[in-house]
Amino acid sequence: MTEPASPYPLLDSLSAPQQIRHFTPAQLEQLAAEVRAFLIASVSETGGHFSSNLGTVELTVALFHHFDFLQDRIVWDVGHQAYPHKILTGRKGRFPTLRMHHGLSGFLKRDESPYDHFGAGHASTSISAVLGMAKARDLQKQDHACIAVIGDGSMTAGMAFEGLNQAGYLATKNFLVILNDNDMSINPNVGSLQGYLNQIMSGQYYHRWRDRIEHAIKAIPLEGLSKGVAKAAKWSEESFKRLMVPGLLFEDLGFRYMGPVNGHDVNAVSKALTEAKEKMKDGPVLLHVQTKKGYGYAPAVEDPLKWHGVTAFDAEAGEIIKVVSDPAKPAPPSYTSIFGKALVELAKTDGKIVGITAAMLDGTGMNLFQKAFPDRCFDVGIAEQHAVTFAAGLAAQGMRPVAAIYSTFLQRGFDQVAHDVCIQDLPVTFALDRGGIVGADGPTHHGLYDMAYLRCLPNIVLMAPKDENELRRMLMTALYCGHPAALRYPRGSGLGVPLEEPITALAVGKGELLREGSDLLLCAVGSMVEPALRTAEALAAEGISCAVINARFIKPLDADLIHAWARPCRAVVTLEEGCAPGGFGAAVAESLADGGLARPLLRCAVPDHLVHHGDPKRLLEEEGLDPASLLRRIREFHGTLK
Ligand SMILES: Cc1ncc(C[n+]2csc(CCOP(=O)(O)OP(=O)(O)O)c2C)c(N)n1
Ligand SMILES: CC(=O)[C@@H](O)[C@H](O)COP(=O)(O)O
Ligand SMILES: [Mg+2]
Repeated sequence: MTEPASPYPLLDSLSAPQQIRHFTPAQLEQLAAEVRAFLIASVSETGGHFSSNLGTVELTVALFHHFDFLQDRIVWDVGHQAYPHKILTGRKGRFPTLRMHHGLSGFLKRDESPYDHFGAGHASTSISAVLGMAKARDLQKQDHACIAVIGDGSMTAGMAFEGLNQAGYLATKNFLVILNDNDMSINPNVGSLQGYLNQIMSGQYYHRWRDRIEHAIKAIPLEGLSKGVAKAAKWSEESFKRLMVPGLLFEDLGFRYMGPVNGHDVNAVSKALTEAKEKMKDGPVLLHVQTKKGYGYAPAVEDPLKWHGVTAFDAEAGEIIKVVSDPAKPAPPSYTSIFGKALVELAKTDGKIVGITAAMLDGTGMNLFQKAFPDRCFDVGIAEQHAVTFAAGLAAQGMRPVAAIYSTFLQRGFDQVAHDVCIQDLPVTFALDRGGIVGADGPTHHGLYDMAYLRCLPNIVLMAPKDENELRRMLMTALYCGHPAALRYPRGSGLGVPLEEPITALAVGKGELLREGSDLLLCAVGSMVEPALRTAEALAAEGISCAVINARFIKPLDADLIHAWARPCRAVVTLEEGCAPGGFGAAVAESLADGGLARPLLRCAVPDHLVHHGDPKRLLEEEGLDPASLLRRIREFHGTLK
């Protein structure tokens, strides 16, 4: 029997991306078509980031036609649009393992390929990183190209402008920033920069004339003219630029602006890159490429938000496959939606509540608040630092701001939380979604550090709910405690507990005793409370008596309750889905030590190492935090007690 012909003959024939450098225009088009077809087929099996990758196919092929990325350097911002880069750099065969345990990462990683020059996952770092590489190159007397590819959403962050600011000032040569403008972030992109970029797009008529007219003005001989006339000629050149030249913002920052170019015409992009390579000899260039999120797959073009990140889907029907573990038992609602609905409920009777998101409207559930209270909801773009200080300003004037930010992304706003919110004791509520292990996105996205990096700050009230009801109560507690407050909760479904009405606040700093016991004190927080209870039940059957405390507050810690139950017990076990260094267990250890209560202590937490990507259940097992491992570890710990 003969093998069926591969749908990707040209792609399959590539043994090294350097071959693309010799491709004809027709071959570049064919390669792009094959990469796109492979992407659709492959991601439909595994899930992953999708619509952004469909948008970068032609750009990637054109880049590999012009550059050798074993020499030249490229940094893809975030990395969620770099699947074509991975496909062309020898990793096509590993795509069936995309984002799976021990499989291919969904982002770029320095240890995954020599073509991945810089890892990411968080947005807006590419320009700074590649500028660092360019300066290292210059100092080492090398001459390769350094390129950042950054989306319009990621370009809204302060950090991107910090990079542009320095690159332009240094007049860095052989340095290219490609602005991949698809008029979308995950949700529609927001802000006046987007308006500016759209204006450039709509002014394309002038671009064709730009070079010709500019040359004509420059050709006016200034020598021999009187000072006044020379000044007027120079002024007319500047005025012309202001009137006619697109991208002046970037030109004023010291870049040569080029574009916009149709990012789905591979040969148009290739032509633009040929020109850019010339211009880069004189200084930094910004190439504005216009793309469409989801290009080449109609359902994704129609709804790029839905198709930004997907689970497996039926490629022909254009339908995302719903994973139902037990059809008789629908999954409980997500913590995200519980948060979004509770916020709407509370805001109905309190006009001071305002919502803030940093480009994660749907991801944080803030879309529900936006729908209910459009005037009181602010999407600030990918600008976590600004989001925090903006919230501080609102709080300083008597509003009750709720900044809903993924735990991992608040890392970027740490100084703002400390300097603007906590030191001034301003009542800002931080709703930290994705606290704990998130799964497929991996180390850049796990929300493991929040308890450690927040509990050291003055004035903050820091909480983690054991279930949906507690999340609602903690939100109310945060809103009315009069201090900075944060609640962190996990990605995915809650436990399915019935919701109590009305929502009531908790007593600040008071934990909850869930079970009495005399051998071990299990002191748990957040998602680990339920497994702690289950473990205690299992150990009781083995004759080991465990008290169980739901700490509720990481800060202020309920030292009275913890000490009261640690005293009669022989040892203490802490349980948290967060990093061990500086985390909840560390807080309990400090408190016991400060209270002169020396007890053997087992901290069940994520040790001081990276947690990779994959199925969250498997990752929890690897960290010894799944119910079976907890039972084994705590039983063994008990066995070591004299
Ligand atoms: C600091 C940070 N905040 C938020 C995110 C979540 N996020 C990932 S991709 C993305 C949208 C980026 O938009 P853009 O750069 O235009 O790329 P596109 O998705 O349009 O391809 C966002 C908000 C992130 N990765 N990092
Ligand atoms: C690349 C990025 O940062 C986001 O797209 C992220 O992957 C979304 O994560 P959730 O799926 O948890 O919303
Ligand atoms: Mg975009």
